[in-house]
Amino acid sequence: MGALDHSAPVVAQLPMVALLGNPNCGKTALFNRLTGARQKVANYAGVTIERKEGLFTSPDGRPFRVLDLPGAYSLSAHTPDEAITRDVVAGLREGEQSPDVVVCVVDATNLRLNLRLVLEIQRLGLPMVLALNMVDVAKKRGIEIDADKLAVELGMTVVETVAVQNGGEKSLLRALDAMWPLHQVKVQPLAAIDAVPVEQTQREVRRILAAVSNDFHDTGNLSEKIDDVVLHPVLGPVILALLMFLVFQAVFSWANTPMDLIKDGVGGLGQLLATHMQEGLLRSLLVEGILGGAGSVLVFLPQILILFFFILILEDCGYLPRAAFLLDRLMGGVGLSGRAFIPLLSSFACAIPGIMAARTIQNPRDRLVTIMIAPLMTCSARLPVYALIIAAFIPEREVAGFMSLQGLVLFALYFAGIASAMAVAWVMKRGMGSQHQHPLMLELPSYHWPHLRNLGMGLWERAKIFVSRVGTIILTLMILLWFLSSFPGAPEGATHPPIYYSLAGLLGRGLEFIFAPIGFNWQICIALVPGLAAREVAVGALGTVYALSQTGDELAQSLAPIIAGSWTLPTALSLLAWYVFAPQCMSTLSVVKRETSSWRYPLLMAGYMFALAYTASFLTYRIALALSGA
Ligand SMILES: Nc1nc2c(ncn2[C@@H]2O[C@H](COP(=O)(O)OP(=O)(O)OP(=O)(O)O)[C@@H](O)[C@H]2O)c(=O)[nH]1
Ligand SMILES: [Mg+2]
Repeated sequence: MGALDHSAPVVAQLPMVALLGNPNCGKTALFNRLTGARQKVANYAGVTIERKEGLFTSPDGRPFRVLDLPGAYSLSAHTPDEAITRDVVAGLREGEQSPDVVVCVVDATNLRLNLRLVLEIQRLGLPMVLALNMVDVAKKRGIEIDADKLAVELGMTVVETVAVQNGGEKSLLRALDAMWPLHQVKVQPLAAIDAVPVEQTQREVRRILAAVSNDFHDTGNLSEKIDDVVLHPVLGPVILALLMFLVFQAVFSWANTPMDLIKDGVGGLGQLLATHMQEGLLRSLLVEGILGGAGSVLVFLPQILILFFFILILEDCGYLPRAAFLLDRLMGGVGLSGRAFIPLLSSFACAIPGIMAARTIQNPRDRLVTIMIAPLMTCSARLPVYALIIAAFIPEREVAGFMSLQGLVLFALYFAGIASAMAVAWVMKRGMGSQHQHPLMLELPSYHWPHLRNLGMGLWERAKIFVSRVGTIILTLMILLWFLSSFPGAPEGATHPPIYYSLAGLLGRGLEFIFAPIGFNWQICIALVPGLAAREVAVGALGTVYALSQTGDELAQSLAPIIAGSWTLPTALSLLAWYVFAPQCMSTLSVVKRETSSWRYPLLMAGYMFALAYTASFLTYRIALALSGA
């Protein structure tokens, strides 16, 4: 699906189909199937948190607009993402009418839970189709639903769909065509729906269920058997810890070969340019600025993909909500709800989707605290910084015969982020005054094998995001930095490399006053500045700065050995500690501003994270210095 031009009058005229249903029933999978889009699909509730629009054409050649919406349990919204769904169907959004057709998607394995919303939506009076989704799973489990009877009971078309199978959407497309021409309808106000008592709806649900489905007993359910082990009070946390540990080990031990390949490629290209080009500014821009800068970030692609390989599998198979359950107690201890788990986990990719996912949290204070600590989770932009410093300073040694020391250090850094997030949450909750805890109400989806297509698509998306960041923002900053680092040139009789006298050098030396107490030299200070825009730029910036700092004719070699030769261990550790907190990320701060509609919280966030980063680096540096006897 290409980008939609919403202003195009032709598109705005098309009939609008809205996909509605409980969380995790397969709306987005169906949306992707209809439109060819690649919205995120995963096996837990609350994946979609925004309204997404696409286009498709029915078999009769009728073009439609289609909306994917956040899942909702009911139209009386409890969370900000449910409110989006309610407002869209009720036509309460500015400049938008109710959809022309509602496709109510239900999980056929969980009709009991899903029917309530169907009945609620039906009262709105909009033209409606019921998509009985996941019938493949239902059949396997011996659940029989009489679709024809259900259609009679509800008075609407009922079709069976399998959103994850090629062609699994055909029946729905035919049903949409059959609805044309649409009758004019009058949409009922939400108040009319809220007026119906819940008990009445529940009675209705029970009656319909009894009429249309077999009274199946789902004994020996495999998911439950797995949960006996995975949610076991002792085994559960052990399995979770082992899983996390395995991930970080793999990030280092699997990545070597592909990283070397990229490194060799970039290095070879630099060599080629260096031998075939005249010495001069252009060569310096290409070799030191672009290859030394952007190239040194690109090298981390394999590690990022390995990390996401695991995250995507865990997301798709249904393990994540279990982890939320296991950690609920722990998170409750610091005043967070288990609901915060998934937003926080998303923050390991990037704090921005994490902060947006906090919309699924009902309690405003819980939501705020979750937003405030999300950037303490180690986002993937920090991975290159960590990996670079670890590769340079931590020896490639085995611990206890099977663990790599480098992986262990990486694990410790991630852990430090989590631990400090918990500490900050505790302090913030204290500051807001104590309040009672809400029990965690999370649906545990059935386990299923990860779909290879989802996995491939997810990795592809990740690779695209990373490479396009390298090609756009990182490259631009690198070129800018190269200019600032190359002009003005060195004066007569200079004793330092030219960069020392450049604008960037001046800036770095100015900042050194602030950062010298925590062990940062002027080169690191320069790198911190473009790191404000994107954290991984710090790595590229170090690449450029050190390439330009090389005296003589040495070509930009691998960054790790250069920094290993020019920093002390306390400096390296201090920089690692800095990046556990790394207050600088403009895009995160602007999303916090948007999600909280106030400047107060982004400012507070920047302030507290800077203070933490400085303190942590100071302590790390001083202690490391004392221990190394300097
Ligand atoms: N076997 C099977 N799996 C399905 C089907 N439809 C969806 N899934 C899986 O069910 C899970 C949830 O799918 P999503 O499309 O993310 O569900 P959603 O309704 O958009 O969920 P939210 O955005 O959280 O409201 C994913 O793991 C899908 O791969 C289906 O028809 N059959
Ligand atoms: Mg979705």
